[in-house]
Amino acid sequence: MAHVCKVFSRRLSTSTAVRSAIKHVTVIGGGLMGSGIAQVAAATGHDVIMVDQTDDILAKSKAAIQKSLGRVAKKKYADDGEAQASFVGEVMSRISTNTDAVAACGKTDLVVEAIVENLDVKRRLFTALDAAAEEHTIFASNTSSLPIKDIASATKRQDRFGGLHFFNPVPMMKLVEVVKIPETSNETFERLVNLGKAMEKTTVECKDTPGFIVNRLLVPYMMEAVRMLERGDASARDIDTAMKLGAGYPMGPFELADYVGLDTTKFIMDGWSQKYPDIEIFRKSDLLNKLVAEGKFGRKTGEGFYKYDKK
Ligand SMILES: C[C@H](O)CC(=O)SCCNC(=O)CCNC(=O)[C@H](O)C(C)(C)COP(=O)(O)OP(=O)(O)OC[C@H]1O[C@@H](n2cnc3c(N)ncnc32)[C@H](O)[C@@H]1OP(=O)(O)O
Ligand SMILES: NC(=O)c1ccc[n+]([C@@H]2O[C@H](COP(=O)([O-])OP(=O)(O)OC[C@H]3O[C@@H](n4cnc5c(N)ncnc54)[C@H](O)[C@@H]3O)[C@@H](O)[C@H]2O)c1
Repeated sequence: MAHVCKVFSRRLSTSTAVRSAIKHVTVIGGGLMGSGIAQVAAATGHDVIMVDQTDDILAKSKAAIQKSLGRVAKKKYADDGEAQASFVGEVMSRISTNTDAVAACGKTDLVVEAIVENLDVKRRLFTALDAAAEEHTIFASNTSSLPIKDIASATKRQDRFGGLHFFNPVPMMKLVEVVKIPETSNETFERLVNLGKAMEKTTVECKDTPGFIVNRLLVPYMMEAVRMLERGDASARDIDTAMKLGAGYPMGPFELADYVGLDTTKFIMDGWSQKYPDIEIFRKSDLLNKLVAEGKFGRKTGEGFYKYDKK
C-alpha cells in the first residue's frame, strides 16, 4: 500500500510540478559551459547554485561570469555605468556556489550537469544526486556526445531525465538542443523546452543519437580539418581562413577546437571511436591526442593549435 501511495504521490507531485515553471537550477561544473549556463539562467531570473570541486575553481568561475556579464552589460546599457553595474550585481546575486553537489541538489527544480566529458564520472555523480534530490527534480546533462540513456541509467528517475545541450559561449549562442530518451516523460520534456525558452534560447528536439544534431555534423567537420592538417594538405591558419571567408563561419575549425577545448574534443572522439569502431568519421586523431597529452587544451591552457596570451 505504501508503495502505491509513494507512486501516486510522486505522480501527483510531478504533475503539479509540471504546472510550475523551473525556478531554481543547480549547475554541476563551473567550467567553460557550466559557468555560462549558470550565468544565463541567473540573467533570465532563475535562482542558481553552481557547484565545482574546489572554492578556488568556483572563484575563477564567478570571475569569468562577472567578466562576461560586463560585456553583455556594455551592449545593454551603452555608456550608463551605473545601469551596467546594477545589472551585473543583480545577476551575480542570484548565483550561489557550493563544493558539495549533494547538498546543492536537496531543494532544486533542475540539476544540469556540465562536468568532464567522461561517462563513468557523470554516472557516479548522478547516482549520488538521485538519492538526495526531491522527487520532482529533473536531471539533465550538457554532454556533447555521450548517450543520455547511458548517463540516465545510473539513476532511478529516467522519466525525469533529459539532455540540455547548450553551445559555447552560452551567453552568445542562441540554441539549446533538448534531448529525450524513451523514458523521458512528456511533462519532463515540456519543462526542459520551457526552461530553454525562459533562458531566451531557441530549442530543437533531439533523439539520443551520437552528437544529437549539431555535434554529429560539426565535430566530424572539425576532425576532418585536423586530418587535412595531418596529411599536410594545408596549414591550420589557411584552413581557418578558407572556412571563414569561403563558408562564412565566424571561426575556422582550429580556432573553434581551441575554443571548445582540445581535451573535450578528444573525449568526444574517444567515446565515439570506442562505441562505433567501424565509422570512419569517428576515428581518433594522433595529432589531437598528442596535443592533449602535452597539456595543450587550447584557449583554456594558453596553447592548442595556436598560442594565446594569458589573460
Ligand atoms: C562541442 C560542444 O558540445 C558544442 C559547441 O559548443 S560547438 C561550438 C559552438 N560555438 C561556435 O561555433 C562559436 C563560433 N564563434 C562565434 O560565434 C564568435 O566567434 C564568438 C561569438 C565566439 C565571438 O564573436 P567574435 O565577433 O568572433 O569576437 P568577439 O569580438 O570576441 O565577440 C564579439 C562580441 O560578442 C560578445 N561576446 C563574445 N563572447 C562573449 C562572452 N563569452 N560573453 C559575453 N559576450 C560575448 C561581446 O559583446 C563581443 O563584443 P565585445 O568584445 O565588444 O564585448
Ligand atoms: N566546451 C564546449 O564547447 C562544450 C559545449 C557544449 C557542451 N560541452 C560539454 O559540457 C561538459 C563540460 O565541458 P566544459 O568545456 O565546460 O569543460 P571544463 O573542463 O571547462 O569544465 C568542467 C568542470 O567540471 C568540473 N568537474 C569535473 N568533475 C566534477 C565533479 N565530479 N563534480 C563537480 N565538478 C566537476 C571541473 O572542475 C571543471 O571546472 C562536457 O560534458 C562537454 O562535453 C562542452
